[in-house]
Amino acid sequence: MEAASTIAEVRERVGAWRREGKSVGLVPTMGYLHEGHQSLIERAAAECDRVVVSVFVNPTQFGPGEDLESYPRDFERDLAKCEAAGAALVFHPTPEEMYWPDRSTTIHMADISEELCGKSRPVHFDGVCLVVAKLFNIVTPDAAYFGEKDAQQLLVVRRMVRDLNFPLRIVGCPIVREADGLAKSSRNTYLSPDERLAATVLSRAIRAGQALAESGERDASAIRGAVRDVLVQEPLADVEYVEVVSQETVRPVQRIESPVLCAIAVRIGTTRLIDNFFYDPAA
Ligand SMILES: Nc1ncnc2c1ncn2[C@@H]1O[C@H](COP(=O)(O)OP(=O)(O)OP(=O)(O)O)[C@@H](O)[C@H]1O
Ligand SMILES: CC(C)(CO)[C@@H](O)C(=O)[O-]
Ligand code: BAL
Repeated sequence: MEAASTIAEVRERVGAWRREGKSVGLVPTMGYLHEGHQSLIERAAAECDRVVVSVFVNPTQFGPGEDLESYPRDFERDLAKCEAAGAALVFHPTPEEMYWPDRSTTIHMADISEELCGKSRPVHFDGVCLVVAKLFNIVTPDAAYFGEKDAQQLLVVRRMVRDLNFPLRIVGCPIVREADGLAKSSRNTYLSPDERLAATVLSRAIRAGQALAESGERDASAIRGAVRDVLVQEPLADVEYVEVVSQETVRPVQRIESPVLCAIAVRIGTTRLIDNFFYDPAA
């Protein structure tokens, strides 16, 4: 496995693979890797000849007052995890390598990036689109792998790829969880022992909603209610949203008649956590 910090090195390496006829998979990350990221890398390695993992804490997707500075970083550990999961190249640029100081181009995604997390993080998905579009242009992958844990991000990236005609496949990968159900996340490291225990309420709430949908309930407010009923039992949980939205429009639905996403965002202390399930009534 190799590491590169410049765009030129990545282009050279990928160009050589292309001349050998190899397919290329990309796994974009912000580092501090865990088994969730590793599952994406392993999936990419199973489906592509060469896998590039990007490790970049992207400043443009953080709003004022968010955790850009304190976001956990450990590049040496990340390298070992990438290698173990089957990556061929780790791209670890500086912000200066990724962004010209006088850059003038932005990507604004209307509508679907304004719901759910977009309400409390208004610049977030534009920043994600910008960096992901740049990574697609730098790496030119055949396929890119994203986790369903960041469900709205997955829908936003799919929409951008469709709207801007990026010639690649987007692969969504299932949520990897801790033994007690908590979705693995780099931000779990912010939790104190009490908060870590309290955080299990997210996956319990999601399981309650999912069980109700699977039992045939089609009233979205009943699903939201079942999820909230679990969340309110945890005194440390401060609920930001519980929503059932269309996978197509990301707008709230009243009845579940087409594929939906049930998504929650909850603060445990100062740490903002998310969880979700996808549900297709026809499946
Ligand atoms: N538990 C998980 N299961 C599956 N995929 C995951 C999981 N956690 C993160 N991913 C995916 O890994 C990719 C990189 O995510 P990122 O580096 O932001 O990690 P993270 O743990 O989600 O961090 P954060 O705490 O910022 O949410 C994204 O596509 C994300 O959806
Ligand atoms: C896709 C991504 C790597 C873009 O910075 C980030 O939003 C993440 O880690 O999910
Ligand atoms: N996993 C999404 C990156 C973020 O929350 O900024």
